[in-house]
Amino acid sequence: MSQRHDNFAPPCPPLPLLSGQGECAINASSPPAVELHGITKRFPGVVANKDIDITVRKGTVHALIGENGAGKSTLMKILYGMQKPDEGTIAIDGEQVAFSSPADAIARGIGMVHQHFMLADNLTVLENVVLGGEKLYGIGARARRKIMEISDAYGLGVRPDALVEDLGVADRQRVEILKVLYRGARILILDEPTAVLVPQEVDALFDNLRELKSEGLTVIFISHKLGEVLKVADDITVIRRGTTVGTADPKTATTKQLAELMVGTELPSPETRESTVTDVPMLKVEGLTLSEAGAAAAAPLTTAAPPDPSGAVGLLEAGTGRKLLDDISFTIHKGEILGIAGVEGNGQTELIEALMGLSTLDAGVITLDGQDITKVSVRKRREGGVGYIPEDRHRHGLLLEAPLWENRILGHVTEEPNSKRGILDPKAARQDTERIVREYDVRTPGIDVTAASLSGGNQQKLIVGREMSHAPKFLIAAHPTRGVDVGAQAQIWDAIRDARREGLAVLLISADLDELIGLSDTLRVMYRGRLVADADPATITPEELGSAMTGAATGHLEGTEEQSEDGDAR
Ligand SMILES: Nc1ncnc2c1ncn2[C@@H]1O[C@H](COP(=O)(O)OP(=O)(O)OP(=O)(O)O)[C@@H](O)[C@H]1O
Repeated sequence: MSQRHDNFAPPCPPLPLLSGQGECAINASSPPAVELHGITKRFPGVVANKDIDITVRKGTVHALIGENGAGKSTLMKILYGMQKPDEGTIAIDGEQVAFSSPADAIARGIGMVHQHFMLADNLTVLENVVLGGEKLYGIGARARRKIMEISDAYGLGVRPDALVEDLGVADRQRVEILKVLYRGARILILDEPTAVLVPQEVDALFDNLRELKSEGLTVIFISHKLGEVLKVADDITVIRRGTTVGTADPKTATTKQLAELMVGTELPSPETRESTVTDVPMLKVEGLTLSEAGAAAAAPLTTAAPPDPSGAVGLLEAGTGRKLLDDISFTIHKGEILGIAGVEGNGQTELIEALMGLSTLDAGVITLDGQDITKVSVRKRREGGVGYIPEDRHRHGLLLEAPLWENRILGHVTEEPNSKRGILDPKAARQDTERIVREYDVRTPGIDVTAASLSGGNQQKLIVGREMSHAPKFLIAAHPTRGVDVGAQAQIWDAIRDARREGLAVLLISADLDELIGLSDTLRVMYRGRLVADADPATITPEELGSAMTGAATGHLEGTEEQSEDGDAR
């Protein structure tokens, strides 16, 4: 610990602080909440952060943007004590600090909400919030009171006795925020907080963030969604190739300018102006029905394990549980993208697992290119032309501790170029991994590093490259551009559109409604395991689709988006 600034104002006390007044009120002479100076962090073969300087004003929302692999997460991990910088200093409220662990950072009022929520499903909100924070006995009334105080102060609307498994994504996120506030955080780091939210939920989150800053708290958030950044941020820092390239004023900047600053390219659009839909069915799904018991048979996709061929589990217990998929039917033709809109947790995961052959259906038939594949194993489905970009890349898309070239063959071991006449050909697989790295601009020092050492967006690019390399007939694309920067987004959209032109049929699931509306030829809304509504992507707006996703509308949705004279939606 070293010197304080002369004009140092004491940091705000830990919660409860309900008034927002008194000694912690913000004034112009307050030292910055965070000052990062000359931060450098090296990994083998990579300089993740290079002499980074950032000043975060107290009581503001500060956005951190930059291309995939630019160094944003590394920098935040350093601020949160998860990683040590090789060089540079950190000052919190004007006081220099050195963190050896997140516990040190938490003690200094820093909290982090990770992209993957870390809540225990089978516990209540109260239990989750205090878990790890204090001993579990004798805390009931006091903890409940404190949770309510925090929830009310920031408009979080959290109920302490709710079971986490009953909560939707947006509520879980609010619990995560409350959890860090409960531990006394005055500086919150949010890693891509809007990636999983629908537009209405994003607006509610932004209201929460405004509430936090009006109470003098500081928020730093990482995002790839430039429109949202402009909406909520007071300051924007752009990082490129490990170093700060500038700051932008959200009052005057445009998304186009931000994109150019970040990756040096224009903002891409998911919209397609041409239709390639044919009348040849590629995937036909009729009456898919799945109870909880059948879903329990699901195994991780990376193991490529087939479900119990007897189907005994599903048959014996069919009908005893809640229906996770309820009479789902649709057809996707060659050259068509069918988009499924839905708040996470409404059956999308189960639908994907059913299509991949991981669950034991109660009823239903799946036909791929004229062949009944309902009882066919995962491996045979993959060999038969099913490509898969999973929703959770860590659980289903990658072996994190394995090198990139081994991840390239994952799920495609028996296919060319990975194998020749049934025998693995590591040389060819390695060469092809090099090609994917080049073509999809996967930023890595080589193909022998582990998948875990890639940044999130670069992991995604590797998966997309792998799946597209096998020229699938039918592609399940779950959040294909989640966590990737605007440059990579354009590349992934192009790859999908090009393949569609060649006849690829795609099932697209995405929380990014612009992507969903822009790419899809046909749109359906999934709610509580059923397909409840359909919409025309040419006329529906993200807001209309978002409200249909909450169960507010069924049947055919009449969109209000105006059509231009040539028939394109504006
Ligand atoms: N533990 C690690 N070991 C080796 N290299 C790493 C490690 N963590 C990060 N890197 C490398 O450091 C660089 C910066 O990664 P970082 O995750 O900070 O990027 P990012 O800006 O958060 O990217 P994204 O938007 O894709 O999440 C990347 O080249 C990444 O491969």
